[in-house]
Amino acid sequence: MFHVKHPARGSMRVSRETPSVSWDPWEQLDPAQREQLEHYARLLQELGRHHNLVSRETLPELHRRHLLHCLALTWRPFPPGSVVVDWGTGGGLPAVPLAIAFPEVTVHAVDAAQKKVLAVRTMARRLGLANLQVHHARAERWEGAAHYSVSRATAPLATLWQWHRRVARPLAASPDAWPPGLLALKGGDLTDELAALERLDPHLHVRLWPLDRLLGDPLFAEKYLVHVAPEPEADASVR
Ligand SMILES: C[S@@+](CC[C@H](N)C(=O)[O-])C[C@H]1O[C@@H](n2cnc3c(N)ncnc32)[C@H](O)[C@@H]1O
Repeated sequence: MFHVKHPARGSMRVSRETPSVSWDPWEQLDPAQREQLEHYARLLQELGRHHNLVSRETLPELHRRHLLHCLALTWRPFPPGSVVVDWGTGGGLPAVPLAIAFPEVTVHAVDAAQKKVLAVRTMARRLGLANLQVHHARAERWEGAAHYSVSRATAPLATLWQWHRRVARPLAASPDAWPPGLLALKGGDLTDELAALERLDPHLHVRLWPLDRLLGDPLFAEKYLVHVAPEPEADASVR
């Protein structure tokens, strides 16, 4: 559970979005993209055994627990030509599914663990993903720039927001696309994480999509897709 504040001057706005119908992200992919994702799943099974890329218990349900979960980020498009950074990519999640779903977007996958970086580089090469770049770096020190940050199971929201705002670049995205900002896949009680985020920066708008509703799958109960961006007025004042 989490507390939802009402918009008020100086306080962070948190809104819960409830999709009226569930949606299957696989349906918007073309057959070549689906085959690339299947190929990625096979590579994760193969390399994951030696490099601990995802927990072993989840390997039998890889499509649902990992691919479907990460494909939730395709609920809205990332504009062609935009740049996305994935903090703590591990075995390439969500960087690889995003690079497959959006071939005209540049995706940077960042991780501090060299073994994982080498494995993701191998997978990117075997998948022919020219739009995916893999970096061995700590997020705090990565020397790059991006319009969007994404992350799953790496750090609390306030930490992710600090990483994001250090590298963030403005982008005029169309209304149907994700507004530039941070997109995180999160689970459980977010109250403390949201409070810490508000202490760090109160001029934010946080939107939460319950994933069990969005994806129509009870496996994702208490899991959320979280979008964090500056309030438009606050954003205008700093540019
Ligand atoms: C639990 S794994 C999650 C991996 C992947 N995002 C997923 O959902 O399967 C967390 C990953 O974050 C990386 N990590 C943690 N702190 C980091 C930091 N400060 N900079 C870069 N990578 C970090 C770890 O090396 C690890 O691979």
